[in-house]
Amino acid sequence: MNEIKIFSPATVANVACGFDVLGFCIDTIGDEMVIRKTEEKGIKITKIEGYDLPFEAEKNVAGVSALAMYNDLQPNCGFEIEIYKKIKPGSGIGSSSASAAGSVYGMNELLGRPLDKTKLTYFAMKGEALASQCEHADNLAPAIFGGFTLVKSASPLQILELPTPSDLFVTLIHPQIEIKTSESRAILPKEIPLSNAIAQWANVGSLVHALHTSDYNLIKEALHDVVIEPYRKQLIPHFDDVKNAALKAGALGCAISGSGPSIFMLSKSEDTARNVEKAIRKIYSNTDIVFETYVSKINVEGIRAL
Ligand SMILES: Nc1ncnc2c1ncn2[C@@H]1O[C@H](COP(=O)(O)OP(=O)(O)O)[C@@H](O)[C@H]1O
Ligand SMILES: N[C@@H](CCOP(=O)(O)O)C(=O)O
Repeated sequence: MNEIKIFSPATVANVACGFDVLGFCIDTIGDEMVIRKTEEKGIKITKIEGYDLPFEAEKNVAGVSALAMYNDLQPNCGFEIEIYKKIKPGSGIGSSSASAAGSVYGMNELLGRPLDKTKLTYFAMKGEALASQCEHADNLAPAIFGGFTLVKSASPLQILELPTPSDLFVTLIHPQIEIKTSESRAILPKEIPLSNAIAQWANVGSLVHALHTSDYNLIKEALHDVVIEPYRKQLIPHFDDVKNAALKAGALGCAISGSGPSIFMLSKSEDTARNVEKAIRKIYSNTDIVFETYVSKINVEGIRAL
């Protein structure tokens, strides 16, 4: 095989309480990429459609992760990368992560899968670091493994795959403003009160347990973020109104997706997720903010060949 076309999905990082460790994979939104073997050695980005992003491999997250893997494996060929970008950069649904993960996934397939998913995540983190100034894997792990994941440790990298309760659906609203992950990390406090830390790690543990036991009531109780949300929500117009409307319409929980501006809600059943979508659309419809909404099941497969 000399060429592969892939779907590289959007992802929701943090999942309310799990800053930098929890994430899940979305089914209906994602980039497409084509990765091709070439006789000429090296990594080249030959096409980018959808958004204006750098073609130089060293300045594009897809190129940086590809180069990290390429320099390590030193294969007897080169690679061309085409990016058909559907996820707006700075959206909070893992735009940079989809590109960083997609290039290494495609190269690995073309080389006969020499690397496991954890090693792919490791190389993808080198690309993600270009966008966020930090090697976090909470978008990359769900993109590569699918479903819900927990980054137990970033160094050495250790990823835990968590179960996905079958009735869980996500609703997303994406106000079309750009929030750079690097900037929304810069506003966070360096220290947090012990009482907040206790509440947050109780919620992370509870959420993990709830996913294992398909306990939707416990999912609802655990989907709270007392550490990050108070700072970041100020960057997102009408965040509190959206959250109140979503909870009133039956969502189990509602929080900032990744570093924002997207906001996600989890619901038990697709019907509830669609009712939630209707309710939150009303909030932004009364403003001049351009926005998109999505309803999706959780993507348990992750990146896939098309
Ligand atoms: N292939 C790429 N896809 C998306 N963003 C990229 C890519 N290459 C470089 N970037 C840069 O990464 C930044 C977006 O990343 P980030 O702020 O993490 O957004 P997101 O939250 O959507 O992942 C932008 O500055 C963008 O120019
Ligand atoms: N844990 C990171 C996740 C950033 O996700 P993104 O989708 O906004 O890139 C953070 O919250 O900073």
